[in-house]
Amino acid sequence: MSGIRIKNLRKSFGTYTALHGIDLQVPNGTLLALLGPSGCGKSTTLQLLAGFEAPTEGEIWADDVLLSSARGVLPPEKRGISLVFQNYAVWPHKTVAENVAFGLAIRRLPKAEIAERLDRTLRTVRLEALRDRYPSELSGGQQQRVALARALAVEPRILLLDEPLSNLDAHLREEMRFEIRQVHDLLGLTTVYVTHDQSEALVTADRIAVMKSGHLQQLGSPEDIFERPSNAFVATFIGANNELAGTSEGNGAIRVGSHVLTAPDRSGAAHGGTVSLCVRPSQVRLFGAEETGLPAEGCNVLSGTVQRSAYLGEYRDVLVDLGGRRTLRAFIPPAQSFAPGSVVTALLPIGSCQILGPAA
Ligand SMILES: Nc1ncnc2c1ncn2[C@@H]1O[C@H](COP(=O)(O)OP(=O)(O)OP(=O)(O)O)[C@@H](O)[C@H]1O
Repeated sequence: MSGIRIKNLRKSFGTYTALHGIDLQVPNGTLLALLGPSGCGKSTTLQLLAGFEAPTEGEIWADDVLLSSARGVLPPEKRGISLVFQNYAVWPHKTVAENVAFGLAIRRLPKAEIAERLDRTLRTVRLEALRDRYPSELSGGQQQRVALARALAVEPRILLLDEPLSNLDAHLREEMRFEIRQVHDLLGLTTVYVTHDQSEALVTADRIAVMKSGHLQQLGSPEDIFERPSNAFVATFIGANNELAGTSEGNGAIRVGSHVLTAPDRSGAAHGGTVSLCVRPSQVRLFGAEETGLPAEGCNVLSGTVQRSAYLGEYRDVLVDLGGRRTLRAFIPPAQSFAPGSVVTALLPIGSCQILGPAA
């Protein structure tokens, strides 16, 4: 079980604090995605894990080995860690096989073992057929597979991936997410994967740590993070979300402008506290204002004017102006259509709504 344990990790650069005391655990064999917007401290956390930076406070453990603390840092080469960057960093003058075998050769492993590990690793990332090519003869995705193979060949205890797919085009990125997950399923390496792309985190990770401004917001499975976000920031960062800001009325009620809406309250806020009602656009249903007999039971009911509507094939993305500078997004069936300016009634099923507090 053990794996990586990060305890109260703080990192300051001069007067600026990039990490404010992070506590995290990555059990052996799991893939943790560190997810958050630019500047939230993902790369800093990875640099500390790799041993390129020393923490200002706190500790990093791998099983029972103390890797980093403010008192000292185990050098990167002694950590059993491999790192893959977004810019591949493969050697252009070496073939695929030479790139992958390089780390094994400098460890002075016997020739037969190098050959065996090389074959096995190239098979894992499906590069056997390209072993004699040079990087300039490979696509971006293939080059990134070389970088991954090079990291895997040395059989690290921990694999760190820093935005490994950012340089690839959207289609390839989507494909590579599944490949990374497959390689992880095959090898079961303890992995930390830094990304700002929520879909990448959802597809690849066993656990996701969502960060903002150097604070950990939530640690959980992809389902936990999506379905039970700990606050409105997490809800809005993962997947499309409506966030209607208001104040708590207590007992599962929130005042949003002149409306009092109800929803399961997960904010922990006191009466009068700042909270938001969050609901996914896919859960919102829209009806023409003239329609009667609406299935409104168990729903919050709001009305507004359609501001814009976009046809996206599988659904329509409709933005409704609720007045008071509030808007509501609804993903509705493509057969349903409202022209801009139409007055509509929106039904928000109470069970799909959540009252959440602000970011930590
Ligand atoms: N060496 C440094 N000196 C000063 N400030 C730094 C240093 N490294 C990082 N920072 C600051 O710490 C904060 C966190 O940076 P970090 O690179 O960890 O963010 P990130 O979440 O990885 O962002 P991105 O996705 O843009 O790479 C940023 O505000 C950054 O400017």
